[in-house]
Amino acid sequence: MAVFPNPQFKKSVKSSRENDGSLVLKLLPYLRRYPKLLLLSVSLLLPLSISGAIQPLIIGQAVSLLRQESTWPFLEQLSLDKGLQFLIILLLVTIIIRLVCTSSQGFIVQKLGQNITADIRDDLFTHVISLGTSFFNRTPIGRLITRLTSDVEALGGVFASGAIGVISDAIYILLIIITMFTVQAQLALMLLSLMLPIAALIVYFQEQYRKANYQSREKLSELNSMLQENLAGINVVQLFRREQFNSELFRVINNDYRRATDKTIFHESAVSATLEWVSLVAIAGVLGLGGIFIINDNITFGTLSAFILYAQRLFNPLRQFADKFTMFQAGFTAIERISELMKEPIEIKESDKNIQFLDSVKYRDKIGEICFDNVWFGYKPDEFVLKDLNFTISPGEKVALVGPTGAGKSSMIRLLSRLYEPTKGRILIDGIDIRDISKKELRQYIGMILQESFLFAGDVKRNITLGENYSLEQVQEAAKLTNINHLIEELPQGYHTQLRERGTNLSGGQKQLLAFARVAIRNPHILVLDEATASLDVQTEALIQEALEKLLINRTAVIIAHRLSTIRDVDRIFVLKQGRIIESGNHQQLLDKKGLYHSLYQLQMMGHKESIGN
Ligand SMILES: Nc1ncnc2c1ncn2[C@@H]1O[C@H](COP(=O)(O)OP(=O)(O)OP(=O)(O)O)[C@@H](O)[C@H]1O
Repeated sequence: MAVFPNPQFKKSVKSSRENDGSLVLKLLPYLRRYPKLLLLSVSLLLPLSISGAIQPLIIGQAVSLLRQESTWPFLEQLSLDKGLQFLIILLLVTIIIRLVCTSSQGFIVQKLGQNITADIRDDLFTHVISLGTSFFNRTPIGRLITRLTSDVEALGGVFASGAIGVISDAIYILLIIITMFTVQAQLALMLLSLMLPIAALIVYFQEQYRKANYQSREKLSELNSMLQENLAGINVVQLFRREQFNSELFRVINNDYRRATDKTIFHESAVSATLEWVSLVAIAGVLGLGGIFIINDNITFGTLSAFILYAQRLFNPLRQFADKFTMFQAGFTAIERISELMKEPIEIKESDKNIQFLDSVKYRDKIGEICFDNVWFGYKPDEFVLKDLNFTISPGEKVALVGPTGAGKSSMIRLLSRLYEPTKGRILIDGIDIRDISKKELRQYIGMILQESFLFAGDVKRNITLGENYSLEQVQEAAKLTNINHLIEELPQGYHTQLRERGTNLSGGQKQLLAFARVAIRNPHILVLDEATASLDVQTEALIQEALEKLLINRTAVIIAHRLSTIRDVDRIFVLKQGRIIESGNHQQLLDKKGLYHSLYQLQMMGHKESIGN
């Protein structure tokens, strides 16, 4: 996975040229996965370049033959007809070789590009979904989507536009230069001296383009983030009539994006324009200098014709490179941005102890014990939201967490399911540090029902199994246990009813019931319920309450509840305030204590009586 190891991306113009090389190196591990395609593609380079480089020579020889100038020795032994015939056939052979090689290479390179792009997309997706909750808290979703889609696509463009083609062009240029020098050194030197400053100019524009392109991609990410935020929160946008205000904000970001993109277009056009006039100047130069050589009888007409073609061909690969230039720079920017994401560390590391936690259940005497041992935790360093928590929940015990808003209840269960790690201290399950248990086994051992349940696009069955191998009977069993079988059977296609993304064709209560079945089928030893019954109506809550009672048998449970009436029967209640447990005991003991729990309970009872009175 760590194919993009800790890259140092310096954005200075000076160092970006070295970066290009190191960026390309990052793709090598992916290229190595397709040795056959790569070998085939590389093996076509030489015939392609050689046949291209000798074409002007053949044409030059034909001109010399017609003008009865000196030619290749073996041509002089043939008659004019035969000599011309031979040269025409040779030219045709080189044309066919180029035709076959170019088309085969185009196909191979595109295929290679698509394979690599898909691999990078896979790796990036796997990496991103393994990142910790804190990463998602600080990274806008739209930004991630840009990286996973258009950045990876831009990278694919590097291959599609012919990364191998550039190597081919480089070999082609080299062969032309060598051939030119063997035929006529002065004309070759003149063409070469024109090429060098042009290459430098291209590199300069390239660096400018790269900087502009990075800016433009950043702006695109911002644009996507805003789009995603507005679509996800469309109800709030419309209910609070933010349409015009948000459109105005969008317009500003959209304008920034347009301006950033304009800069990239400028640099792109500058390269094409420069190459256009330079290749014309080169032909004029060859005609001028070559003309003088002809007058002085230094070269033949054949050589001059060959050099006119060389002048054109020498700048052709450069011109092609300019065409690929946009794609290339966008590709480099994409590698840069993808690497940044790839080097994002996976904060919650997998244990290397390989404890078979689930398999060893039968050998443990305490199944479902939870122990918080001196646990401190803060989202930011030194700002603790949980302070020195020490308690043990016995197997099968039902514990409720209560306390004012922001007291730290949700944070506690996030630590328990290892969405975050304690800053200090440790959490043990059945006596084993949860950092030593694999995330997969831990999350199978602890069933979690959150305030808001997320449903995926797919049918009801799939939303319960979540891609794991459960039969329809097992799904029906879980649905029965959580009292939702009747609700599901009433849906148009029962268990095969398609649910839309985010489950908008189900009510809040129905969504929550599905989440219960999702947990029930996994048969966890510990259940965690975060305000799980908050969104249910009285009738559904009665159904679920009955299901819960069945579900809770022989299982340890940690329940967060704001409505204290729902947790009267639990074994123990922890009262949290500003990250500390300030009271604990059962309902009656806490009422007798006349502390915070008592006041919270009194307040809720008063509210309840008032609402009944009204
Ligand atoms: N992702 C986060 N990043 C930074 N701070 C956070 C984050 N989540 C919660 N907090 C802070 O941590 C503290 C505890 O929050 P937590 O959500 O655990 O409280 P809670 O008791 O569950 O509250 P509620 O009953 O309102 O859900 C709060 O001060 C909150 O502002």
